[in-house]
Amino acid sequence: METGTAERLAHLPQVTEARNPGMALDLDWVRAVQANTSAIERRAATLPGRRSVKKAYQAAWLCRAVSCIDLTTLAGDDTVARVQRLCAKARQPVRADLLEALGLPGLTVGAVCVYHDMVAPAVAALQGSGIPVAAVSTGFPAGLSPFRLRVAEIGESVKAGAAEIDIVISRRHVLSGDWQALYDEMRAFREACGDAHVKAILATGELGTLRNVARASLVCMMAGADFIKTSTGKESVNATLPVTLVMLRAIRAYHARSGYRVGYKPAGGISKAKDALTYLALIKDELGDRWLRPDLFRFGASSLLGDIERQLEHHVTGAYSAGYRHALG
Ligand SMILES: O=C[C@H](O)COP(=O)(O)O
Repeated sequence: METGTAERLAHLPQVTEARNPGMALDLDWVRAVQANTSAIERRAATLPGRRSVKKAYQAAWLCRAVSCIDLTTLAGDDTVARVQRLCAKARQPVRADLLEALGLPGLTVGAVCVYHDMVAPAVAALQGSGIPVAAVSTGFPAGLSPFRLRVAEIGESVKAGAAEIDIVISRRHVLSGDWQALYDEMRAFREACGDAHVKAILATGELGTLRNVARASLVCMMAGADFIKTSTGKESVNATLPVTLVMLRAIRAYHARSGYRVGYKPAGGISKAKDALTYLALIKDELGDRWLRPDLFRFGASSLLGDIERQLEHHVTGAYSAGYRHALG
């Protein structure tokens, strides 16, 4: 991976990508899409070992990962107090002394991601921080409530202050190859979002094939998705490297055709700092540096930050390993 320092990270230009306006549904393009599953799986299997981040730069890359986290709580027992604690963590994701040592006192996560009822408390708790609130919507996670209610839910969350809306698509449209229905649904969700950014959750673990993942990715981008996201975190299979390869290549193809950069959000089951670095290396390989910023890349994760913080402590102070040795006597 290219060299990077905490200082360079601190001075990244604030670039905001133009919203994706979408395009007419191009059915010929969708039908022509292929995915060579065994080649993709072979390539994905080599990724964790193939690319490594030099030790000297790991802290900087871990900080970059922090800046791209959608810090998430999506539990039935979420409370205002829990969301307030999460927002405090979003404002200061890593211990102050570590951030000082890293030269990144202002580092925050990319966004906080919650259910609709927790949008208003999250917006209040993040006031003045510049951290957006993302709401999962449209009958998350299954997306099987009446269509008009799914559209209305988006409007409610935008009204409550959500700047980003994570919608779930109807998996049945993909499984039955009804690309027009998927396109129309995504268009309606996009409209309902108004100025809010829209992330399309494909629930890739329920789409059957990598070819379906590629085709659903394209259709959602044609219908105006600003981000495509792998999973709700509630499917039995969530973000994986093969699915990531397929979605990144769809993003690249869409950019080549339309000139618009669509963001990528792997979500569900990403909890290790090492895995976060593998994802960043893959994004860099497939899409380039421009996609390694929070306006085009997010991790949807509830527990990744804890592991990154532990690794940063280890990198910066060595206290983690010293403490570990002490504990062993
Ligand atoms: O969108 C985010 C996911 O629901 C988070 O999944 P996780 O709890 O496995 O990190």
